[in-house]
Amino acid sequence: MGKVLEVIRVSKRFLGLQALKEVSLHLEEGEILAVIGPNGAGKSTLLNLLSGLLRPDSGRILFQGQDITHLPPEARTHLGLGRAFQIVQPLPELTVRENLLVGARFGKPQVRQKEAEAWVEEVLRLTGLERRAEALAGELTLLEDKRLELARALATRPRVLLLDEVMAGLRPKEAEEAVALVRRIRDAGVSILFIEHLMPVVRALADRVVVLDYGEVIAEGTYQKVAQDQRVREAYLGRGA
Ligand SMILES: Nc1ncnc2c1ncn2[C@@H]1O[C@H](COP(=O)(O)OP(=O)(O)OP(=O)(O)O)[C@@H](O)[C@H]1O
Repeated sequence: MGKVLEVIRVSKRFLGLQALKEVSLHLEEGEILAVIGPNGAGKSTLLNLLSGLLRPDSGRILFQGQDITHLPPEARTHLGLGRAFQIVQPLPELTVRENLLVGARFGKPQVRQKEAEAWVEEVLRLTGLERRAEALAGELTLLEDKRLELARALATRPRVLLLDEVMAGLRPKEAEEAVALVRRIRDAGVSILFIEHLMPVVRALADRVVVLDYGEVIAEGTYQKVAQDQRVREAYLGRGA
């Protein structure tokens, strides 16, 4: 196992506000890593820096050993760094299959149509969307929407997948299904970094947890370890998040 993604002393300031301060963390090959923290801790900022929507003021981001700190989002997707969003963003007038094909072509433009189509069929199977392949994306249930968002990210053939609170809004039973799906994605060879507010999901899914507070890493380890950490408890209790 090696480090597939590495954040080295990354800082980001918005006007007067230090959103991230010298944050260092890494994702191991084959790992599911949760980044948690109270509201405003800097989780979304971190994800936006990783996917290229924002640039850090200082520090570096390495993907499979390559410095990607200044690469735009598309270039990161092409390298194999995928992202799924909390707000699902499919093209509603296209079918599920067509949406995935768009993702597959975008993720790896050099791949031939036939190969992209075959990969899409595999993604449909993996995400349990086979029977909904012909449905319009705009007609899906919330859980199917979430599946499609994960499937669209997978269609780009990522080595690493960034998940932005993808369980938000799901009922507990649905969240369980989504947890099982994320595990299957990891088992298919994708390393995963996710941010999440729902602690049962973090407990069920994460091999390791990094806790941010006021833009700094305050704890890191297994869920059990960080859940007992005094600084973590105070950070959550202090702001009632
Ligand atoms: N574009 C921006 N301009 C100014 N301030 C910002 C911007 N984006 C984030 N911030 C601020 O940076 C801090 C970190 O925000 P961020 O959204 O990364 O936290 P978070 O941990 O994702 O919070 P939440 O759990 O509420 O989504 C917050 O104080 C937020 O108000």
